[in-house]
Amino acid sequence: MSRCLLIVNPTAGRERAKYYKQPLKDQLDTMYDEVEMRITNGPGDATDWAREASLTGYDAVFCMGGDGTLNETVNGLAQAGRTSLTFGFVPLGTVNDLGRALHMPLHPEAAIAGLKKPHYQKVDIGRVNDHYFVNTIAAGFMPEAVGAVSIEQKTRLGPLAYFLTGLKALQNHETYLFKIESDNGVYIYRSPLIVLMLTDSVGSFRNIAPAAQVDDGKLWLGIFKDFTYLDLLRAIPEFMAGTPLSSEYMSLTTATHVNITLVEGSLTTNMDGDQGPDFPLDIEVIPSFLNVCVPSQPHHAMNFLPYGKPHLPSPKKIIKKIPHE
Ligand SMILES: Nc1ncnc2c1ncn2[C@@H]1O[C@H](COP(=O)(O)OP(=O)(O)OP(=O)(O)O)[C@@H](O)[C@H]1O
Repeated sequence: MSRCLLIVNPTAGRERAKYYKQPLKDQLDTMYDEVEMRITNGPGDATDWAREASLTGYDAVFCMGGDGTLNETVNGLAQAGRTSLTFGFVPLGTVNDLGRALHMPLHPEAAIAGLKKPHYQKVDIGRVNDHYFVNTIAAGFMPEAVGAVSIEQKTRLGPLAYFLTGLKALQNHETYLFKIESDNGVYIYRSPLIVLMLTDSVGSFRNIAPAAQVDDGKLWLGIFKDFTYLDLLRAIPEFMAGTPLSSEYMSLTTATHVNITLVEGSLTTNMDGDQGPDFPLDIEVIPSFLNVCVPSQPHHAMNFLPYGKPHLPSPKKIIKKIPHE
């Protein structure tokens, strides 16, 4: 008998789970013999429940929520350490980087419909100190600034809220001294921003590590060079057009294990969109840890739009009536 746990964050993505949780449960009921749906009460539930499900032999764990819920669920699975189960998610949040990297339909209705014909994709995760991440670890002026983006700004502007806040922060950005030890050697860098990536979508942008693959077994390390505000204004039109970020602005290398120390000052980190662990950071890739159930209908989301281009299946099949959002 196959068993699936569905974890739902009722607060994620402007509390939209109430419209989509039952349609997702109905779809999962067609795929597994027994589906248990649990609604989180606060931080930590998704991690505890995912770990418990993995340790007690569930065949699949799905979650519905934003990048925070996804990160918490994957942390539970990684703590359990079992790779022989299926993981799936329906994105509800603002950015949804893993969904973008997997070319999933980002509208929840389309993502649920796509589960009728899923395929299965191995996906690397990363470990940073005693946490796990699925997409990014970043440190520098930008994570500090985006940490201050309010829920109201996210609701109104979607990923654009992060972009505009980051742009504003660029005006008076600082640089930081990092010691980076990796498979490539030991180096000291002065940089305003370092980003470690597992996928080709970072804050919804696809041009920072465009060659990154979800299952390439690599950490992509981007070290931004110091730049003037004018340099940046010159680069923005090309960047917005999707041109890969030039080496004039950032050096990009790959590694499997990286150790980063902040040589002076203090700085917080950002992990998958939320506050991450403190320095020093010991980071390694865990290749192909997740076996992700990916909905059909490959979809190429556009930056800034919460769901990318509308891409809806025939709605009457799955959800009869959804209140106007
Ligand atoms: N019942 C709950 N009440 C309040 N917070 C909750 C509840 N359940 C889970 N959480 C917390 O909500 C936080 C935010 O969730 P998540 O990131 O998934 O949504 P989001 O902020 O809308 O998405 P995004 O950050 O992508 O915009 C998570 O850190 C999670 O721990």
